[in-house]
Amino acid sequence: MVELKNVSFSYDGQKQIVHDINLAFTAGTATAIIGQNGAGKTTTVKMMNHLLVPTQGQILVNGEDIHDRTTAQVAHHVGYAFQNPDDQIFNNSIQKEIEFGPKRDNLPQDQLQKRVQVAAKMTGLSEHLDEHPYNFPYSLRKFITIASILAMNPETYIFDEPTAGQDHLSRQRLSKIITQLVAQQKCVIVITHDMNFVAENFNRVIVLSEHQVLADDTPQAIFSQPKLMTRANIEPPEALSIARRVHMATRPLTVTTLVDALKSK
Ligand SMILES: Nc1ncnc2c1ncn2[C@@H]1O[C@H](COP(=O)(O)OP(=O)(O)OP(=O)(O)O)[C@@H](O)[C@H]1O
Repeated sequence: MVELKNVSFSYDGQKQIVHDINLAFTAGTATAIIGQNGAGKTTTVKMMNHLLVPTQGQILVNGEDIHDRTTAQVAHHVGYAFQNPDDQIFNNSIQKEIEFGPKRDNLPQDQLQKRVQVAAKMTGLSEHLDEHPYNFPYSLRKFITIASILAMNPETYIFDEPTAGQDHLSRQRLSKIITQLVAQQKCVIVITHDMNFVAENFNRVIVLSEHQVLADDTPQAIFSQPKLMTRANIEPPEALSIARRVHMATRPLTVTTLVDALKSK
């Protein structure tokens, strides 16, 4: 659905922030992109919906090069929820914010309202549609930006650090959104620093380090490589740290698999 071919990017024309990246993302998958601050994660995903244009290489969306498309055109296919929700939100009600994208496409009123209702329900905002986005704390404003993307109904969804500052319920809500989208054969890409969330929700993990792809594999494969983790400055999921500390033979990544392993001892 989205493919990056030999993609490089520089903000100032000198320092390469992303260097020669090759990646492909397909329908019905959820991928986590991880890596230390400044590794180039946000820069990479912003190129996928044309917020940034590669200095070298090609981005293909549904097989077509997007270099001469507008961001609005690409947003029909690749939705990006910003790292900072305040860079995205500009309407004075949640309803207006969510309906902005599909309304611009002149969607018939009944379909428009259906889109808003579905997106609001998935993000827990149904009871708050008339409220001002800034009545909500930062962490919940992230759900407003996610709802705006859901209402556009693209094929690919990119969520940039949706887990930042989220409580347990909100993390569960995010997990459910990802599961639902994958079940609908959508392509989901999530940037996160929360390794417990990665272990619980993804079967593919891309590690960016020093502006390149350091690894692209399953969570089991990624988290079983201490040298890789150190190089990318990544802490393992807590379940794995505990298992290592008590010298377990197995390598559980989630609390559920850790408990199962302890019970079977
Ligand atoms: N608009 C910009 N102009 C110049 N440099 C930028 C700009 N945006 C980001 N950078 C630099 O590019 C590098 C990569 O930034 P990017 O936001 O892509 O990293 P990241 O992996 O998403 O980091 P984080 O986890 O902190 O969000 C950083 O050194 C950052 O300072």
